[in-house]
Amino acid sequence: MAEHFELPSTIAILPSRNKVLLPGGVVGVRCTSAASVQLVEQELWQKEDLKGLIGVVPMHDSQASDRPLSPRASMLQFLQEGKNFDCGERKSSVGAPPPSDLQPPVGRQTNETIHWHPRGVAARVLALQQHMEKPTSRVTYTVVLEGRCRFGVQEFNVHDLYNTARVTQLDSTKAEMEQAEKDPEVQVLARQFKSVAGDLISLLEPKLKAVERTKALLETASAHKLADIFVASFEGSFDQRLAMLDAVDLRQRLLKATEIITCHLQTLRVAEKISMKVEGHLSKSQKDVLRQQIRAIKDELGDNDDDEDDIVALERKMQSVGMPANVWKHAQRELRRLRKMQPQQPGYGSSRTYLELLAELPWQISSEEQEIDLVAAKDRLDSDHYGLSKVKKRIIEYLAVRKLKPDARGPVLCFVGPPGVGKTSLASSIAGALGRRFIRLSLGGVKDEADIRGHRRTYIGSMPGRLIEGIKRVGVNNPVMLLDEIDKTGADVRGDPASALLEVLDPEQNKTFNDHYLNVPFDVSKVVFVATANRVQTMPAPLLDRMEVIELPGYTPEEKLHIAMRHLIPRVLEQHGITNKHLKIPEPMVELTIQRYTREAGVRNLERHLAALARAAAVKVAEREQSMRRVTGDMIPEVSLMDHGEGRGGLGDAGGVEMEVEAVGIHGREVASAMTDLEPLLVDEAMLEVVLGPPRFDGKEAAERVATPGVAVGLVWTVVGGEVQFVEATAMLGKGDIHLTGQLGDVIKESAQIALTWVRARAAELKLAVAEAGSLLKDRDIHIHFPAGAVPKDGPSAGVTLVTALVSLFGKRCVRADTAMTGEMTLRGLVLPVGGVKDKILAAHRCGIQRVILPERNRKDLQEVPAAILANMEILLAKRMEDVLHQAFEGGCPWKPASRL
Ligand SMILES: Nc1ncnc2c1ncn2[C@@H]1O[C@H](COP(=O)(O)OP(=O)(O)OP(=O)(O)O)[C@@H](O)[C@H]1O
Repeated sequence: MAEHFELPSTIAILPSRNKVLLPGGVVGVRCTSAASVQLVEQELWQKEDLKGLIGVVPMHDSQASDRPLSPRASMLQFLQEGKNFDCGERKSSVGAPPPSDLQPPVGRQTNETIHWHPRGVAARVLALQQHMEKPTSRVTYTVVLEGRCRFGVQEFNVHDLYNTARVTQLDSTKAEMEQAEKDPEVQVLARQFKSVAGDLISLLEPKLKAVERTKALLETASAHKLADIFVASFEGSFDQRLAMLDAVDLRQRLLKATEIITCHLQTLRVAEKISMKVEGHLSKSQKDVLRQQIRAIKDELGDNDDDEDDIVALERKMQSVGMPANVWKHAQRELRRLRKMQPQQPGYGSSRTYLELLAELPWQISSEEQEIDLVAAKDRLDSDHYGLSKVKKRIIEYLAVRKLKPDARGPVLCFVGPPGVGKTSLASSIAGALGRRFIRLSLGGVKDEADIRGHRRTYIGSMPGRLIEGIKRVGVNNPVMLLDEIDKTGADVRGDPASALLEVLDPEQNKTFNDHYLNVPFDVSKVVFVATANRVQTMPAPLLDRMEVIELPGYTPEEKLHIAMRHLIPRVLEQHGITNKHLKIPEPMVELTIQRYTREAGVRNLERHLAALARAAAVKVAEREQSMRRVTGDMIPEVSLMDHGEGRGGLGDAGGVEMEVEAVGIHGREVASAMTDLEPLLVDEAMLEVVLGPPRFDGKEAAERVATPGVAVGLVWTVVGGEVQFVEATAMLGKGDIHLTGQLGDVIKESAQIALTWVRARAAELKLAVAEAGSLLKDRDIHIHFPAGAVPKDGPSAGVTLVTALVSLFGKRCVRADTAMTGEMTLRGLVLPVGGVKDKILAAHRCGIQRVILPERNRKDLQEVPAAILANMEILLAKRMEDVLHQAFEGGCPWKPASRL
């Protein structure tokens, strides 16, 4: 460029309108105007070597607007192929006024204000091509110019149609430049420039063809050259390029170039970002296309279940349930995983089921709690349940506290009692009174902690625990949840369910209950927990500690009668689709059912028997309706025939009369029976026997059982409440061993040992069959059996019964059939208190036993027994075994009598 260059003092000028050619830049110019064509022909075309020089001077009009090309496009265009611009002299532009310090070219005046720039660039012709326009045969040229060096215009002259100018070279020589580049400031500026230029090349690298060449240029070329080349490469704004043209000083030039390139770099980066976004959108839309294609293929195959749509629906559902932020984050992660999987892939199903659970859980849904109306709650409890006044009172107290302090962390109520006494239905009444939904979790037989807390998702077939499953089912996060049979959970190798329950019931911990399957905390603090149990003895102490035990004892026969008449019969009739117009069960028949067919503490079996009666009645009613239909159904054709064959439509007034006459004549018997069947079915003893079978309990059992020596009537307590048990003892030749049968626990076995020792030690004193007394001690094996072998039995309360059975055996005297007993025995013959006294007395009463022998120290327990029952029974209190024996035998025993109550 400038360094090898001799600039003539006068040079032909090609105006470039609103464009600037810089040294190092290459442009293609289309010369179409007469002036430029003449310039080319006179200055270039005739020269043989095509090495002609012309000056390119920018000129701009006042409306010139900067219209830069995309920087990347312009750079690429330049670096790879150079670029074209039309010298584009509009007619008006030729002869535009020069800048103020120059004389304007003469001869061509227009109204437009056109300014010549006082500086230009001398350009060498690289290529020249002639064109012939059709049909005018006008000659035009395209000339490719390379900018070489800056010049300043001293004076414009007119040479025929085009201009020439007197010029002076502005760019320094090579030597001067080399000298200038040694300046430290220039060196810093040059480094800065090369650095941004390097950044620019790296950014463009993927698109740049001759990247290596450009990089090499950056390494080798001097900074001042590069500055021009780089700026020339961009279609920057006119002003920017003009400023670059004016930057004659090296420092200025480097500064200007750095500024322009930095500006381009930023623009490129923004453009890059935008294009990446656009590409992102594109790929999204491509995905949509793919999805549509898959859908079309599925449709074609008849496989229409659209998983993607399902997942979208699932996501929408998850968004709508209002999960806490941390759970939502977790769910989104899982959803992303699911999206990446194929439906056939292992793990897809489980991942989906998991997400469905998250979407179905009531994170925010609660039943709207109504203002608790204590009067209404009491009415409801009374209308649902007969008796149980103490229990109802406690429930009302509980509700009153909740009314005053809805978020009160009251104790968990635990109803304890035998089956069928109304524990579950009381809990559901509480839910009704609170206006909340009710859900029952049956915990009977739960031995695995995972049953409560769920399995971790790493297990195949893992599921959430019962608690979370229950909450999902009920659909609200504040139900009344009944933990049924909480005493039947038991620990084993699979963990302790009670410990999980502890967490559930602890108000401090249950805000963040952690189900292993769910793996995110769920707040169960709004749930009202109520528990039921048959007995508290088997419950772990910490669990019991969190609950308030409310005992529901068994019912007396009178209470059962009331419950049956008021609650069970109406409910049972309704359940079977009949009314009391169809079936009447009189009170005496209910009493008989209670006495002869049930021996339970609650009313479940009674309800079952009443249901059997209702079923029998339902069959009758259904048959009757059918027979009525048959009768009337037969009548209609008869009438139709009588109606001169005109069909049913002809049934007029006359038809009605004839029908009646004819029907009675033919089907008189059916009509008559249908009329009598309209009376309600009345249950009587015969019907009881037909429907329920022969009586199961006739009150003679005890008498029959104790008819031989060696049998005693005991009272025991099992999970179903008190029970009457017969203890049978027998002796045979042997070595003095004791055999026990009948599903016995360790404590009851010990009691048998104690009993035998006690009897052996007092054989003589008791005046037992003396002839056998010796062998009793030496060569007799004793076998004691507790009938109902399938029922597990344990506890100390059979002690006195065992002694009585042995004494009966060896004394050869039968015990009284009307007397049952209970009590723990010591070796000294003391009778110790036992539990469940009330239930035991109720059981004795149910079984027709009139006398009960109890340990003296159980006296206080008698307060719980209904007075009506005590009035009908003889209760004997014993301190010592001798007292028991004295009362147990027919005609008494020779020992001190027990004190009478
Ligand atoms: N006092 C009562 N008044 C009216 N109905 C009663 C009464 N007690 C029990 N029942 C009825 O007896 C049936 C059995 O009661 P429920 O199922 O509540 O017994 P439960 O004590 O929960 O038994 P389980 O321990 O076996 O679960 C229910 O239909 C209930 O309505």
